Amino acid sequence: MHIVTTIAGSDSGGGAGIQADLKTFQELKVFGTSVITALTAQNTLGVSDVLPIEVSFVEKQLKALIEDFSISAVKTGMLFSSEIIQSIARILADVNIPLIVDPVMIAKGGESLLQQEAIVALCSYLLPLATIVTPNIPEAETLTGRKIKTFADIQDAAHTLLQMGVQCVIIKGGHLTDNDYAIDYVFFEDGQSFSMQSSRIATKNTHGTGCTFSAALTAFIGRGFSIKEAIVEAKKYIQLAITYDLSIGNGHGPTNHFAYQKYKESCEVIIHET
Ligand SMILES: Nc1ncnc2c1ncn2[C@@H]1O[C@H](COP(=O)(O)OP(=O)(O)OP(=O)(O)O)[C@@H](O)[C@H]1O
Ligand SMILES: Cc1ncc(COP(=O)(O)O)c(N)n1
Repeated sequence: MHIVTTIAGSDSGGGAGIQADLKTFQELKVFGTSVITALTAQNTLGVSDVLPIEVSFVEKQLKALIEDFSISAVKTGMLFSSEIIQSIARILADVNIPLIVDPVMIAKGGESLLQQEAIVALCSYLLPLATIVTPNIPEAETLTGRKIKTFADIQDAAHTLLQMGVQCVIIKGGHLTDNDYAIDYVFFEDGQSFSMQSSRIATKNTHGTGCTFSAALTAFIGRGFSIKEAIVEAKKYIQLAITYDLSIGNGHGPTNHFAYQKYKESCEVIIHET
């Protein structure tokens, strides 16, 4: 049994954060463990409050897992503060576990999930340890301090992130809504790159898409897939989760974490080597 860990915030609404991660882990047949960084009072209409967990207790959770389990991949989601980032980076620097960093900053409803001053800590302490980082376009803009409008901007941003020490950068195109496709761009430290294209689904039920994608990626890496295979299979997982949405709640509903097991043979993702 492969054991994986998510270090993230709790979403009481169950569509994003720790809850989305554990559901995805379960569906992808890995044993999920968790370190909770913050509680959010949240539903599909938005986040009404955030309660960060004390840094020392975040540390205790992570140390408890590392002491006892042989963890095959770790992901991070909502980390909230620079103090939490520094403390988990200190612990992760001493273990050799593939690390997937989803640089969660702002919820769909616009509420902040990462303090502004924590961005420097994310770039200085966590990204140098990351195997893969998965920013959406606004997150890539914030991490690199540059606007992204063209493919050349995407390439520049990816190279800046690779220079920070990340081994593989996935810039997700979910926010590029002027296109019939949802295209994600992948760049490796050795200069290789490719894009993944799937059809864009017209739905407002996209709460937790980023969390779910990075959790699927973590599960496949934890199971021993190569980085490229894990990325393509995670894209299929999120594509099906968005396609077969559940229409839960009155706002941006969650994705369907069950869909992949039922429909995985039917999902088409087009790869372009670049
Ligand atoms: N409408 C859509 N149809 C198909 N795929 C989509 C759609 N929206 C997002 N995706 C895909 O979902 C994955 C997550 O991308 P997205 O850009 O939504 O992440 P995110 O903004 O970090 O998510 P979150 O809102 O959870 O923070 C990517 O693979 C992206 O291409
Ligand atoms: C605890 C937590 N983590 C991550 C997200 C991002 O998801 P989204 O951008 O879809 O709101 C969230 N809303 N809550």
